[in-house]
Amino acid sequence: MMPSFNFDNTYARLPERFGTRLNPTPVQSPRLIKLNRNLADQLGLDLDELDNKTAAALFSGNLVPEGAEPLAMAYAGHQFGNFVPQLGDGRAILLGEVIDRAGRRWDIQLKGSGQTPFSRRGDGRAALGPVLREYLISDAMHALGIPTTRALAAVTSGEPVFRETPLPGAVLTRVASSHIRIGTFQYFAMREDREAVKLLADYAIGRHYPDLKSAPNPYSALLTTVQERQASLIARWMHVGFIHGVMNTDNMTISGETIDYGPCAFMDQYNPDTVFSSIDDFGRYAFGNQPRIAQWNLARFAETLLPLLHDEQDSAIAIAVEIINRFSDIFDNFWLTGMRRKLGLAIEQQDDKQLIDSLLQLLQQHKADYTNVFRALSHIAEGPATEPALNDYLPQTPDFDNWLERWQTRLDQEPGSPAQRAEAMRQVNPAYIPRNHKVEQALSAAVQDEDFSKFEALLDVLNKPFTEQPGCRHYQEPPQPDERVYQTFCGT
Ligand SMILES: Nc1ncnc2c1ncn2[C@@H]1O[C@H](COP(=O)(O)OP(=O)(O)OP(=O)(O)O)[C@@H](O)[C@H]1O
Repeated sequence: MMPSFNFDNTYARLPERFGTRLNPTPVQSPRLIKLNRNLADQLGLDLDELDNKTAAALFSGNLVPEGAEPLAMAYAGHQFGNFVPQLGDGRAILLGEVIDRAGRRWDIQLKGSGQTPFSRRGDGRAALGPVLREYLISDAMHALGIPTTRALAAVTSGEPVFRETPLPGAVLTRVASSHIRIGTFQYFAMREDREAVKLLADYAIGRHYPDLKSAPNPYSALLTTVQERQASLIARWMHVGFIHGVMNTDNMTISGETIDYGPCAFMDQYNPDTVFSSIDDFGRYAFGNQPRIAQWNLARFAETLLPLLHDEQDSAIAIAVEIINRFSDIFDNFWLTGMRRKLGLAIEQQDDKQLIDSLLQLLQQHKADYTNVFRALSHIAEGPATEPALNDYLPQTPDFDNWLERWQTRLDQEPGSPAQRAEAMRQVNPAYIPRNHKVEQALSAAVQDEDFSKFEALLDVLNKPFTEQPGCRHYQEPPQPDERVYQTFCGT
């Protein structure tokens, strides 16, 4: 018998307008490129019974497992500030929800699995490059400890997809604690379908935040909680230099997981104005704008909940505004806590923020590599000779030397030994991030030469981001001028 998941579908039980039931469109000759075996095992798949052929059929959509109730979810969204009343899964299909070995619930979704009623003019498919990109970066994010949707499998379809040129097609299997987005709420709110908004809010509370059911107003509690999750998420992105690139409201989850790895990238040189996405002409989603945009998106979420917040509109608006206005303080707090950790500061002091800000200013001024500077500092906290090669990434200037002295003086007030402090810093300052030039090199070898060795090697390194690994120094190196990637493209 074919190994399968322990399905328990609840989203499919919602009324029909929440999605359209349909099966994935089969592909010609699916081939398994990558299976996340740890995740598959966690999800309860019997790996001994799962041969590559069956896995390829399962994760391409050619074989719909028993218990699945495939559907394309409806959602809307603000894209670059403009409202689009109907987006929806145009190339994705939710197979259903599975209960894993630990009793937790996960969505299993195929992305690139064929057209749906939400496809508009799209072909419903995905190209291999973006599928591998999402696989790599979401896995790296998970290893960095950042909430994210996960990649379970990547399969090539044996069919070309036509973008500007024909490219190999592929299907990604994505796992998420749910795929409910701010845009899912917007879809119903703009139709003034209050019943659906309430059903969805109750569903989201039951699925993600069951403790809120007993709150005096569960819906304002939902808004507060989603805001907190998102503020924490964005702070974590900022701590590692991640730029999402397309923070539309359809790409913000209610669970607080990172979703949609289209044009995302990690910053090399520190500069808050950094933008990679080829379609972000005005820098709306630049690194430094991410907190502000998250708050803007949360305000759109609040709007959808207004009828549930209070019977009277003015009072509902007052409740929403009061909550959304707290975003900056909540974000700043998460951000500062993480940045303190990055500098080995366990005790809170008034002028820590000033110390951090002046470091960031220096990094920007000297075009220093964000990741390597913090990694170098993590070693220096133990002694300057611990990883001397990394010290080359520190600005060699008197103003930076002054800053180092200030920091050392501040560190002397901390408890614990220098070795303990350094170790704690190494646990939060990665040695390895998915540097864009390395990602592009791995993807082009895979797409152009069917050589997956670079992809595999990069994935391996990124799975242990906080430990220097022998022979892997080159993954730490920022791009040479001729390797630099200036633009990333939406995952299509
Ligand atoms: N090739 C395609 N065929 C059909 N629809 C598409 C295609 N590419 C994107 N879309 C649709 O366009 C909208 C915006 O796409 P976007 O790139 O933000 O999402 P995505 O990467 O497909 O999905 P997700 O947000 O679930 O990761 C979505 O409704 C998506 O389903």
